Amino acid sequence: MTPRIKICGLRDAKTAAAAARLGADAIGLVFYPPSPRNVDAVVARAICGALPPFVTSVGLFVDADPALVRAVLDQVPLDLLQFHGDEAPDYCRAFGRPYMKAVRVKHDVNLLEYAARYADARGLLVDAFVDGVPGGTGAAFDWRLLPPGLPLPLVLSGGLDPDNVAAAVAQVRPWAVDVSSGVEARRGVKDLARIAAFIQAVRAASIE
Ligand SMILES: O=C(O)c1ccccc1N[C@@H]1O[C@H](COP(=O)(O)O)[C@@H](O)[C@H]1O
Repeated sequence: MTPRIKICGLRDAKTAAAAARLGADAIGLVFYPPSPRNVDAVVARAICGALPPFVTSVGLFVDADPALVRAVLDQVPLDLLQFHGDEAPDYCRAFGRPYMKAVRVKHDVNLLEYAARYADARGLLVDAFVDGVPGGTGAAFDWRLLPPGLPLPLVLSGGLDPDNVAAAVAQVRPWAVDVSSGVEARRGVKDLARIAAFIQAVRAASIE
């Protein structure tokens, strides 16, 4: 099985459409003002409008005021929400939309416990823990910390790039992979050649 591929942090419609043409299954839109990849609802709506059918639009939030999430949902046709902060299960459910919960992995994290707490999530996204920064850091973590038998689809992220993603897929066998920094020319600026190389590397990494 080839893992689904999410390219996160798109900031313009042309690049998002190109990423979809290259084979991205999902596009991530960051609604987190401190991020260099932050977009507003107007830009996000234009990006969603440029996507072909069967490409999923994912809205990323970090401990956002619920009013902000609702305002975005009123304006942008998001397919899936990604909660990348310390949001409680009730918060994640409150919007009545499919969501995935991000967990920042360090040695003492209990992912089975997380999967039980967020049992209605569509997936558990695992990212590297970096003190003081919620995500999008380009840092990887030790994939051996991931336990077998997680009951939710696993989305692997954190420091993935065209050079390491094949090894990650072979070792972890995730449902999907998610990348931001690793397909950028510089912070916040996507590089189509790196996106193409990343997608090719995922496809070449076979899973029986
Ligand atoms: O992309 C961001 O700027 C971002 C900001 C705040 C939280 C999460 C963010 N991105 C997500 O972080 C992971 C890992 O990204 P990277 O490939 O290591 O740069 C990924 O899930 C992004 O969706």
